[in-house]
Amino acid sequence: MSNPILQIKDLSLFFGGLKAVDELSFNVPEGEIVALIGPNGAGKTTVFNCVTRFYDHYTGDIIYYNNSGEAINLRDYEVTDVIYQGIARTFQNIELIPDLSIIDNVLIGAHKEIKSSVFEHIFKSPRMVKQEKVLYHRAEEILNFLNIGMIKDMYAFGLPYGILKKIELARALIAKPRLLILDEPAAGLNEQETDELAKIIRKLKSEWNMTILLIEHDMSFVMNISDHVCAISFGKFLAYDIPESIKSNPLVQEAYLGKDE
Ligand SMILES: Nc1ncnc2c1ncn2[C@@H]1O[C@H](COP(=O)(O)OP(=O)(O)OP(=O)(O)O)[C@@H](O)[C@H]1O
Repeated sequence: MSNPILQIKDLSLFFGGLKAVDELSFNVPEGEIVALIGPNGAGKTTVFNCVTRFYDHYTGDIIYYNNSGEAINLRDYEVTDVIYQGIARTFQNIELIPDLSIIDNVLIGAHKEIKSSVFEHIFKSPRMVKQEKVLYHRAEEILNFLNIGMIKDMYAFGLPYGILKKIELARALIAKPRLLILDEPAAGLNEQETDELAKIIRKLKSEWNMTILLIEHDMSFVMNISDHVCAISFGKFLAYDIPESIKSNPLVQEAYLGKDE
């Protein structure tokens, strides 16, 4: 197994009296596709929200190895800074701006890259125009990679769900993350779209050198695509293993199917 890019150590988080995540620890090895699975309400999205700092009232540590190989504790970073460290995510509920074009929705994800003063923004300095061109070209490349480059100027409003999910993915990709976090990427997709998504995610790993951490309820998708799977239930660690072994793990089967009386 390669070195970890992310280490979750004794993570716990309460919502009032409910312990949504309970002393959870697992690693995400660099360059792998890792799935976090568990029944509804197991705490998966809460874990993602802790990693990306949407929630900061957790205990435990989340260590991330940044570009320079330096271990940083994400606790020391604001939600808006996480992306600068090379972590981007998608959400369970798609959040796009319907009256912007597809490509403009994607470019929103690149705001961190524009390095210019207010003055340059107002007067459109040559430096800023150049930066915008580079980003526009990158957005086009990503949309072509996702097979929606030909409709880049269409408004997002009213587009089919499968396309909206691709736009959301493109918006995360334009930030050039090293660690891509996907919350239910296959939810709502038909079989053909799900197969295409699996190919895309594999390419992100093999050709774009990304590490991918995902939550997904579609078990055949998870078992087909993941290098490792971490299973949790009621916020607690159950198992971490390769897909074949997770499938036959009695604790995981019990969490999903209930205990035979
Ligand atoms: N903002 C919140 N306030 C209070 N309770 C919450 C909040 N968010 C989640 N919970 C509760 O915390 C627990 C874990 O929720 P979470 O959404 O992380 O689970 P999940 O595994 O992602 O579920 P699903 O697969 O259904 O999306 C659940 O009991 C949920 O009801």
